[in-house]
Amino acid sequence: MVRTYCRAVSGLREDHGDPDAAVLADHAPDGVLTLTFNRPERRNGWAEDMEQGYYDLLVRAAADPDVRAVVVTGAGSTFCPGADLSRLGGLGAEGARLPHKPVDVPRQFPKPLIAAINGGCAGVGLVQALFCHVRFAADTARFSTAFARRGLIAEYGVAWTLQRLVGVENAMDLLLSGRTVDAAEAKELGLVSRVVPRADVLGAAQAYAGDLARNCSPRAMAVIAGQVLADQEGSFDEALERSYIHADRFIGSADLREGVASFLEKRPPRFAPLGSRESTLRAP
Ligand SMILES: C/C=C/C(=O)SCCNC(=O)CCNC(=O)[C@H](O)C(C)(C)COP(=O)(O)OP(=O)(O)OC[C@H]1O[C@@H](n2cnc3c(N)ncnc32)[C@H](O)[C@@H]1OP(=O)(O)O
Repeated sequence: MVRTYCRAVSGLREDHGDPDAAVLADHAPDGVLTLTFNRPERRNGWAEDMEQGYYDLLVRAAADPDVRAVVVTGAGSTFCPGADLSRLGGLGAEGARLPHKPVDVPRQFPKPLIAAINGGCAGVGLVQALFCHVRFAADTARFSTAFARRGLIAEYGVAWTLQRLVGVENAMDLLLSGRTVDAAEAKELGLVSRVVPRADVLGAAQAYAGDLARNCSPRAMAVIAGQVLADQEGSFDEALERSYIHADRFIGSADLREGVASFLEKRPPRFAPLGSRESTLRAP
């Protein structure tokens, strides 16, 4: 169950302390920030205030040294089933161009971003889940790209993201058909990392995020997440070269000394947090 705020995140309390906000934030003492899509009366259908609230919270979380990992979930029975269908049909009716979406905010997020997919996940909701680094799904969750069924194209760069996760053939299948996939098939395809009973999904994702927050170097995780993205392009030699460049910065670092000392001394590590100086995320 989502608690109300227990700590402010860079002044977020003032902006997002409202229990009716489109995205709720709950910052636990272990450094895990849980963000909850919160339009349960519209099944968490994606709308401008949800997008703005979510990206705004991510930008602030990136800059806040007290936030070490973020879990994203949905209020009620769905995660996010894509654009709110009570509004989507009317968008751009007068030929207006829709604004380009600031997808770099979730894509470049420098701290672990973990999805707890508690239910229906489709369209732009699936896109947001795929931007997360790791996905936990409820055994009852159902997935669909949905775009073609709604008369839309593969939005938010999802044709790129999806084919790298599930391969070209599966991406074609899922995007062309928009068919509904259950949690077991989503796991088989590689769309999600873990499937757990519905009641456990948020707790499992938070426990995983808490482990990362307590035990892994924030700087190392930021670099690793960037490496995985960068290495989706180019050759192995380029990836190897990048890894040498990063490794040179980490050999002899305080994080390496602490990671080794904590293991040898059989105690939890005390890694320095990642704060605003290192965060390159800019508000959309
Ligand atoms: C720019 C961005 C564009 C886009 O994102 S385009 C894509 C828009 N999204 C969709 O077209 C997806 C439509 N929904 C579905 O395909 C399915 O749902 C799911 C696969 C996500 C989940 O399936 P299941 O678990 O079987 O749920 P259920 O019974 O279909 O839906 C539960 C309730 O949720 C409502 N609902 C579903 N999607 C939306 C939505 N996108 N906006 C508003 N409401 C939605 C339904 O109507 C229903 O409601 P009730 O129980 O009252 O009949």
